Amino acid sequence: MDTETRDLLPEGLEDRLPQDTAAATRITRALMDVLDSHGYDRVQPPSIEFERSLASRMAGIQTRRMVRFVDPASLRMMALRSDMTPQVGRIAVTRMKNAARPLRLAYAGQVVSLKGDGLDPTRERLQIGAELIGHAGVAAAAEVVAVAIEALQAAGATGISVDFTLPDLVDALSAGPWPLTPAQLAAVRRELDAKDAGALVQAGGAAYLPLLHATGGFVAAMDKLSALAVEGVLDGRLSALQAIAERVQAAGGDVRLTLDPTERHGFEYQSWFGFQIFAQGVQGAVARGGAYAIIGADDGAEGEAAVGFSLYPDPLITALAAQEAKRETLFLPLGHDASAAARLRAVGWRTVAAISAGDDARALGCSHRLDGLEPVRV
Ligand SMILES: N[C@@H](Cc1c[nH]c[nH+]1)C(=O)O
Repeated sequence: MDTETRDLLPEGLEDRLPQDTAAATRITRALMDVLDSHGYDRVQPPSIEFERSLASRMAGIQTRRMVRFVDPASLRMMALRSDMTPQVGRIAVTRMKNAARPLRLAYAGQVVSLKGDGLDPTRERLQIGAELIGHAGVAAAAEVVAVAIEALQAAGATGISVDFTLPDLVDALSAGPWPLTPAQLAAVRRELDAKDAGALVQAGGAAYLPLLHATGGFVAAMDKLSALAVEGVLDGRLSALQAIAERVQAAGGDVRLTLDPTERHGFEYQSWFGFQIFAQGVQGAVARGGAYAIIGADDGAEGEAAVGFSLYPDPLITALAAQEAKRETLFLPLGHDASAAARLRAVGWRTVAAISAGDDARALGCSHRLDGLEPVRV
């Protein structure tokens, strides 16, 4: 192997060096502490599973972007997890199927995909999330949005905005009040994604045009959608959304709310309700979540209702790493008093012990040196 490939990481994969790792550790802890404080119990599924169990837990999951390979032991197809929500869903409806509902579970781990997303080449990301299983109504949805915001704020995110969406709205409208043929439905979805009004009308989706214009600030977008007065499918979703927004705002925190009713990118399995969270100075969404159903053992069943969110803190970590406070570290010269050092560690000092006479406290990043029994600044 030549050195060039030996020292190279594949595209979209990165090492985290000490400064960023310190920020990642602090942010992970801050996020997990908030989830724990709201009663979400952490679980740790494995990073690899049978492809089938990752792909068939919720309707709409695509395996295209998963890293897959044949398991030499079972000769079955395995995949690296690209999302932990289906794993938590599996735990909820199998080993924890008799646990009381609502069941609140949290998780943190790396997720991997074969390809980056659009222009973003990243193939491995930290995912931290919470799932509330057994309910997917207004109260449950409002809780998860509020917990996600609180967690991000505790980790140091500012200027938070929440963008609501209705992932299955177009499907529901086309199956009811605004009928479309299957071919038209595909075209209408595509043009709504592209936000192309002309092509939308040409595709037979003129009725859907107002949805394109009802995006932006929450209040104004809601007014435009309410004016369409589509009983049932739309009005039901709008009143639920209104109630969620009120509860999220009552939960406090200075957040901006927006609405993009047809946004579907990244929402593979979410149903009537979805949201993304953005933070100031951080590119792309830092969180995504929504309502979904977990397909259990009894085939043909509706599935168990759930709602949750996943945070993708990597860009937040990068943004905050630069401000990570430098830690005080105590240099222990050769021949230092080991019990004095142990006592200082016990009261919170971090120490770096000299290995040879040439070790330089300052070059090794130490703020203090042990002088006799006392730390002194270097
Ligand atoms: N796991 C989903 C978000 C989600 C969690 N729960 C429900 N939705 C994602 O990463 O896109």
